[in-house]
Amino acid sequence: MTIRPRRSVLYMPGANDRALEKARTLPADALILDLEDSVAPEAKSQARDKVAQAVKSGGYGKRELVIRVNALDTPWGADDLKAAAAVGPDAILVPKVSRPGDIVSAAKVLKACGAPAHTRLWAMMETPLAILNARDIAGVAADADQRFACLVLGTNDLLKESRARALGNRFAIVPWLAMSVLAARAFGLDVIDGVYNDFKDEQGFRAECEQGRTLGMDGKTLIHPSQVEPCNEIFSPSGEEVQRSRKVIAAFALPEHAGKGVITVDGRMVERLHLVMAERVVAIAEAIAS
Ligand SMILES: CC(C)(COP(=O)(O)OP(=O)(O)OC[C@H]1O[C@@H](n2cnc3c(N)ncnc32)[C@H](O)[C@@H]1OP(=O)(O)O)[C@@H](O)C(=O)NCCC(=O)NCCSC(=O)C[C@H](O)C(=O)O
Ligand SMILES: [Mg+2]
Repeated sequence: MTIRPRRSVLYMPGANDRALEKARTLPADALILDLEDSVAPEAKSQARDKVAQAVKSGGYGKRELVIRVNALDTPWGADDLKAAAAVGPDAILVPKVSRPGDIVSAAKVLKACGAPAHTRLWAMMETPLAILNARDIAGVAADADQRFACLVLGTNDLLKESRARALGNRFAIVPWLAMSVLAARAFGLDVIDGVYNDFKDEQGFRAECEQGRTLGMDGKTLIHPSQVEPCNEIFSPSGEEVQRSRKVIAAFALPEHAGKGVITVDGRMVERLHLVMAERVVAIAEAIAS
């Protein structure tokens, strides 16, 4: 299985030419070209054209290109989805998903439009129903034409809808983040944390990245270029983790450990489940290095 690092996932307004251009040079793993909340209603159709043109022109290298469309029940959703399907980005991000049917419907439209198979679907988890239905939403992974790849937390909308307080430690929403991580893992999806709005506060941003990583997130969505490098650093396996993982892999490969379920490495118990974890750390580190 190919591992795709999704440490840093940078949003940019689809109507912003400068941002679409600058993103070609930024070290983000993925870019979300937004047609939804960062685009005013009167600029929607122009933004749709700009984003389609940007994807067609390319020049984004290995960065994963994602188009965030408007929801299918808005006046722009259907046209966005068709335009996105026609240019075949790496993924289409569906906002305000509340039920499994929202993803299944988007997958059906993509199939009907003849969208390329490499165009995956990502889902925004940003409504109370999305969190309550997290298991069932993630569970459509097997049905949605194998397109469904990733959950993305929309913490601004979650705060708005729930009326929870936006405290620095995200006390109120941590359980919803954790629910989303579990739902993603149960069905083999990736999961990306929400944005940190105060983009000039690097210390606060770093703390939130650490918190997301501790919760099991694969990466974080970002709003400003200055957030990319610290985010990449925090969501990459550290040199020490990689070294320890290589040791575990090497230890299990020794002839005297063949057929053993549990061994000792540097005085610690290590089981085969730790071997699987170590192999993933090394695979991620190698994917990042390449
Ligand atoms: C937040 C911003 C409006 C700030 O913009 P600005 O004041 O122009 O920033 P700077 O002057 O510091 O910009 C410096 C240079 O970087 C470029 N830039 C800025 N932002 C981006 C970006 N996101 N991608 C690419 N390039 C960017 C500027 O053009 C400057 O370039 P240069 O000319 O070379 O100096 C702005 O950062 C912004 O618009 N950010 C993205 C906002 C966005 O997309 N919001 C929607 C997604 S968030 C969301 O909806 C989450 C979710 O749904 C939820 O519910 O939580
Ligand atoms: Mg949102």
